[in-house]
Amino acid sequence: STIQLKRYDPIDKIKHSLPYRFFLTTVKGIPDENNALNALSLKEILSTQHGQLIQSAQFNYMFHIDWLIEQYPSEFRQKPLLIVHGCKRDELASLKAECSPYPKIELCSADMPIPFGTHHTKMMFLLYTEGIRIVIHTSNLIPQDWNQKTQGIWISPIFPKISKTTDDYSTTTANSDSHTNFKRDLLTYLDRYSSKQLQFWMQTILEHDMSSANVHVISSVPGRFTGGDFQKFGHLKLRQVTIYCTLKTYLGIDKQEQYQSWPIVGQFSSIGSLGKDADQWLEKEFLTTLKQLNSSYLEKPELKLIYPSVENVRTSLEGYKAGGSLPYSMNTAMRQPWLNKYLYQWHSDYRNRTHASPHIKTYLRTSNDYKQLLWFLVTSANLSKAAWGSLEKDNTQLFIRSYEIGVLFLPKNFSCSSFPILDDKISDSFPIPYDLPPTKYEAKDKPWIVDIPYTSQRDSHDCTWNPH
Ligand SMILES: O=C(O)c1cnc2c(S(=O)(=O)O)cccc2c1O
Repeated sequence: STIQLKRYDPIDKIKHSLPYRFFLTTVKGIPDENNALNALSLKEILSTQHGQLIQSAQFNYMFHIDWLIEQYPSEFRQKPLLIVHGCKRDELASLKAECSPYPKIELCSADMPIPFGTHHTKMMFLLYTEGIRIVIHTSNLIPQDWNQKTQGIWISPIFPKISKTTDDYSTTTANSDSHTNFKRDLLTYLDRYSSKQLQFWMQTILEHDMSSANVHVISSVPGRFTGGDFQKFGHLKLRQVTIYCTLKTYLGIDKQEQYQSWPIVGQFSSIGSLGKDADQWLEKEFLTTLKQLNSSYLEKPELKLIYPSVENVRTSLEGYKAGGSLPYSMNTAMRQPWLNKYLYQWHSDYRNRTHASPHIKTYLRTSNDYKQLLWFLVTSANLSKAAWGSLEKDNTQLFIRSYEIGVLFLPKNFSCSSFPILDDKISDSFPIPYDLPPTKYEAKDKPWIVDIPYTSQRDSHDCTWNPH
């Protein structure tokens, strides 16, 4: 095929954006230098300097349509826009009302067959004259999600159109996908919507060369998965893709001892009902997933869970209001006090985002000294069975309720055996969004719970929190 000239992509101009292309959102109220490196606003992502837009698709959970349209450059506001959502009943009615002034907006409602499932996926397809760019992130399409929070963004290169040298794309698909099977897995995910409007985008993705993608897709879709589909989604997919880290690279005897306890860190903005103790799901299933498949040697990684304490929320830039996006309910929390011993505070001094309340979700594994990163996942998935799936039928079936998507960074796709985590922010270390090692809750700390009042101490805006 013709040699695709590497088009200059302004995203590359943002220092340190390569090779990971993993950004945080800009934060109002912190020094500019912390927004210059590795941070993007929605307006920047959609700007004309990143490509000449033909049409786009926005997958999300919450939408403020007028605000969203304003984030597009004025010359792109009339372009066709597909909104992929999970809204029903009155939320659907209000979404339709919000979209009615915009004739070029189409709505695609994700099939939500399972109760308590949600369409959490946050993703953009940006079709330019030059090719297609894919963005996978953690922010709702509402202003407060892009203002003073810590959110994650993976932004793809512009994938060029496959020059139509063959009469169909099937023959070129093989060599137009990446060794991380990015295109295959994205199409597998999209296929589960069985939506006519997404057919156009699936065909478009087929017609673009994604061989330069260096991340894996880790997604969830509602359903019960067995047989050939067993490891396609949720926590089993994560295990299947990260397993190499434990087999080839670190199984060497000298490393095995050291490796077995290498900690796994989960960081999220909500927590589901996980059962009456850790053995119900957290240790038995979720952690086991992230451990060795073959339990030939008993490996016991430490599990550290980062979720904001009440004090983290009270002292955040938004104050208690930040807690509106941390919907951990009393009803769930009161049934799992055992979880509190796993909890660590939200701390991000090195990115100056300790006070930018997290809505990002990330999972990673590091060495005991927190100097080497084994893998890193940024995703829409919180710590819940609905998002990650729970095993049924004697561990032969994985039951998932929600749509989720994230991207996984593996050292082997960046030709190294582990990513460096150095504490100075200007080095080529992996741009982790928070401080490592994580900071334990203090004795007086409690996890933020959204539906109880906090009146004894006022927040950074001198307010109290009284959920109605
Ligand atoms: O980003 C999301 O996908 C997401 C999902 N749900 C949320 C809820 S709630 O629907 O669970 O009550 C309440 C506040 C914020 C939320 C949120 O940011």
